[in-house]
Amino acid sequence: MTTDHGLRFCANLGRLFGEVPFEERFDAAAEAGFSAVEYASPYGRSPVELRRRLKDAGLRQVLFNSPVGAPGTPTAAGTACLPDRVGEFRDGITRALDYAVELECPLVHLRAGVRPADVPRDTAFSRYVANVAWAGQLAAGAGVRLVIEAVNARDIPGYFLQTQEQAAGVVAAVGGDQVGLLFDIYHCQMSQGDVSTRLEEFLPSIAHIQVADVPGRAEPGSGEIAWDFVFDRLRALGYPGWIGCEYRPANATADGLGWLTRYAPEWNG
Ligand SMILES: O=C(O)C(=O)[C@H](O)CO
Ligand SMILES: [Mg+2]
Repeated sequence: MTTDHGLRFCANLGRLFGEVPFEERFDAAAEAGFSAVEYASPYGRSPVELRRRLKDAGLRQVLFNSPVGAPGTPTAAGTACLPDRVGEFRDGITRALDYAVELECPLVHLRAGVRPADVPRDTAFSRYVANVAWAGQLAAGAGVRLVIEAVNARDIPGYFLQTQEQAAGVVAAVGGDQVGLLFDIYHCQMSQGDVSTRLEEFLPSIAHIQVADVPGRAEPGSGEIAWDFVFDRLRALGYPGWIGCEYRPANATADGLGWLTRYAPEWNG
């Protein structure tokens, strides 16, 4: 969905439209007015099936994540910072890029992982940067851009990237433009605050944004963030990318979409 001011919102199908099974969320998103979607994991379904569902609903896919391990395991938040998991990391990126090409998805979120207590931060950092650089080269050959995301430590204790500065430092260390930032405003507010200053500072590297309010991670407008200010700032900065609606609806998803018309008046969904 595009507004007159150029802000584009996509539905996160892992978070929104949970009232219906995953397969039905494509149509639900399209009916609500979205033209694009993101979700964490495509891997449980064939790319052929997902491509068909996107096409039938008239949607495009703009983001998904690199593969992670099962919940509760050491790789549940990714493998990229883990020195003893390089083979698994590389297999995962290769698989992710195959899906991205099939789904014509421009962005893959490369998940960093949780640093084990017995791995020094410098060791994890070196491995992480080397892995991201390796993946970036492979992604370039596939015409895909990678993004990395800082996640707050209350939601995922020990997550390797916790601040926008750390993530931006990795983007700079890798160099080139094959790797960008996924700036999740919810995580930034949880960890650091000063959201609009950071959006402006890191704008040149930001390839994707996600939104949810704090606390509670529900609809924008349900918490403490001044969204009218933030969205106006993004318009003024000319942010050209997608904004992923990655929040937990407080009630029925469709009933809670009023924030879009409130903060993006041109919303016609
Ligand atoms: O937790 C988040 O904010 C994310 O975006 C993760 O990638 C989960 O999909
Ligand atoms: Mg996010």
